[in-house]
Amino acid sequence: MRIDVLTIFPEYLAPLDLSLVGKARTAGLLDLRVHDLRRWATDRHRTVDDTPLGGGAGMVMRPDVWGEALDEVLGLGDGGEPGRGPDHEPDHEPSGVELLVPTPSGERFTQRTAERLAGVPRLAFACGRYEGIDARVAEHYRGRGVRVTELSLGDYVLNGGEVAALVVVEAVARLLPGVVGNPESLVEESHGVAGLLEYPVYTRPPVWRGHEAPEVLLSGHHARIARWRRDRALERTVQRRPDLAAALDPATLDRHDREI
Ligand SMILES: NC(=S)c1ccno1
Repeated sequence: MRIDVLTIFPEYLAPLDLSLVGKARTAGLLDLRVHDLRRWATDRHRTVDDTPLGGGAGMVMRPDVWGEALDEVLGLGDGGEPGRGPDHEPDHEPSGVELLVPTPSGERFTQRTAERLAGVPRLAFACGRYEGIDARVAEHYRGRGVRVTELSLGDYVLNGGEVAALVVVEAVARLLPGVVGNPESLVEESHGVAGLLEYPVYTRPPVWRGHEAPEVLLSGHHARIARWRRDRALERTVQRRPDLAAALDPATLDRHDREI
């Protein structure tokens, strides 16, 4: 998989050199490239923003700078000809890339989204700052046949898209074959197959500062342990995420029970 990240703060993405994602890059499982958007700015101050049309506070990121940057990074032809409005035919089939734009006004990013994105050959992140990116940028690339997904991590506002890009890259990269040492560990995670939150986990010592680990986990009885874990996961889901509990598919739950 190739991932490109366009940002005015490339150093924000430095954590992607570390840990699992860093190892995946070194192993050639992930080709991740970070680009400084100011490279495509045209004036000596390398300006990337301007005042909002219609007035209002803050600044908006300029479409011309984003257009030059995305044309180059996405490997698309010159999309700048006059009259190439949203109704023209895409100039060619983009190379299987999906453009992701982190924004509080985007669709909710979930584990299902991460699973879908892990199957996309190329991702590109447009990390906005200020009040956001001129809306015509997303419109323009949709018109050129690029899938553009505006994503939100949650109902809160960050200062820019970089932190969200870090989160999405990690959530997606860890699903790529070979990145996580034991693929089994991906199965019983929160928001996994049955849509349940993960059960509580324990390790040695069996008693720690007077707190005993659940006895069943020391029993060696795998069926009982599996049942205990499932029950705790269901309990947690109902207590902490009634929204997820309400959406649980009884058939999946039954199947899960039968497999225990
Ligand atoms: N909630 C998200 S993803 C966001 C991006 C920028 N600000 O908030």
